[in-house]
Amino acid sequence: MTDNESHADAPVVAVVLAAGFGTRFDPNNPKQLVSVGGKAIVAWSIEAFETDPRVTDIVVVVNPRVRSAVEELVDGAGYPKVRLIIDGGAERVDSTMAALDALAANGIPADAKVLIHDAVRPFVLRSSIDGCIDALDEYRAATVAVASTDTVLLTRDLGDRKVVDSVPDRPNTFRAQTPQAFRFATIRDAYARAAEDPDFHPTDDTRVVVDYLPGEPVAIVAGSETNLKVTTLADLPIAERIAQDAAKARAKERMHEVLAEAAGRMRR
Ligand SMILES: Nc1ccn([C@@H]2O[C@H](COP(=O)(O)OP(=O)(O)OP(=O)(O)O)[C@@H](O)[C@H]2O)c(=O)n1
Ligand SMILES: C[C@](O)(CO)[C@H](O)COP(=O)(O)O
Repeated sequence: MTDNESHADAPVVAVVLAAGFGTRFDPNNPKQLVSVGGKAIVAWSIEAFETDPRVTDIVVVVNPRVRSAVEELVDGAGYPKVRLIIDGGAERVDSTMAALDALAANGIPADAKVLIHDAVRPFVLRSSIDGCIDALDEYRAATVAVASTDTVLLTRDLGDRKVVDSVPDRPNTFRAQTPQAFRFATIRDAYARAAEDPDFHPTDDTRVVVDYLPGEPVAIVAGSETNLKVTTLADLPIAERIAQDAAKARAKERMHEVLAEAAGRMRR
């Protein structure tokens, strides 16, 4: 079977990374547990995958500070797709590697579709998740991203100052979001090669593929400005507004459904 042929029965595994320490937020108040729109941020992210019928399994990566709260949340809400809650590591890449090791130990097939998501991006769109799943039928790597509306400057150090090194063409500049999605064998291979470089500290998973599997295309999947990463306290009111707008949109959708049902009954 070629890589481009769809592996129709390949599992679709979401890895929800919730093992961070929120040093830019409030180290004494783990942001993945903070409530927005009446629900813990990590719960929004787990539910985004739990409610997508195309996702088959979920692994949640935690740190000791949030483990019991996350376990309680998962047990209370009953997320049947959550198969494992595992400990992460010091850096985001360590948490990804811990998840990949756990998936390998549980016999995940090489062609499984693995979607790695920041737990602190609570409002990921279904279209972005499904866009990643679809992209992996044609590519072995894909990442959600949004086109930059600002000109992007790539810099270098000159003494104690940053100076502009290059200015990429605007149409080719995007801001990475998550999920970042990979066939399991691909991301596993990239991380195995990266592990040989102790000075490699990427801030996402896509860079591991770009740097260590050069020539492996990473497809861009449409993200959204509402796919906010809650990073600092200043992000909270924005997240709250997004949650409220989402609730209004759901209420409006439900009203239209009720009206359509009523109209259908009247026609009978
Ligand atoms: N060792 C880590 C670091 C980060 N993350 C997760 O990766 C996502 C993005 O990371 P970030 O927003 O940077 O979270 P923190 O690392 O907690 O924030 P900070 O860098 O301010 O400490 C978050 O869902 C976070 O929980 C993780 O699972 N393991
Ligand atoms: C993965 C990511 O969300 C893509 O923009 C980002 O790199 C995470 O960065 P963080 O410093 O771990 O929040």
